[in-house]
Amino acid sequence: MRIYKEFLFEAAHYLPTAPPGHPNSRVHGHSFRARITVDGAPGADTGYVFHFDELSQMMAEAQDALDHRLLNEIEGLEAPTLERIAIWLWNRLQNRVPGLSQIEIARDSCREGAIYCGPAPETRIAAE
Ligand SMILES: Nc1nc2c(c(=O)[nH]1)N=C([C@H](O)[C@H](O)COP(=O)(O)OP(=O)(O)OP(=O)(O)O)CN2
Ligand SMILES: [Zn+2]
Repeated sequence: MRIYKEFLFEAAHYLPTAPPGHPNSRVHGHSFRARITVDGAPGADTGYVFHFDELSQMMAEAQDALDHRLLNEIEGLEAPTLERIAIWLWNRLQNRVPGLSQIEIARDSCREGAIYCGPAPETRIAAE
């Protein structure tokens, strides 16, 4: 079973690797949507995978850290692409949300987003 919950945030950013003079190198803002997905089996008694109230509390903290901020000023978001925001949120939630399976950060106005499912398993080095 897979459950999810979303929150929205508005934030400013610039992309420090954009060429000088490019619009992305200047501070500008976006509306973002974050979706947190959790995998698990519904509890035999409770009937839920992970209580949405608990998820809401953690999401509210993350939302507060992101909403109406200049993302570049947040530790770990010095280059605040959708991809980096997804990883940042994963790192913030991974030890607090059992069964965390996916973080999606979307910019719906542009119909684009990034999905992170955690670090890739270590590449196996073939012995043979
Ligand atoms: N792979 C990625 N590519 C780009 C990212 C990203 O996060 N990951 N981000 C950007 C910039 O944020 C850029 O501002 C996006 O610009 P654009 O798609 O042109 O959208 P708007 O600025 O028009 O967005 P609105 O929110 O609709 O104003 C570039 N590439
Ligand atoms: Zn942007």
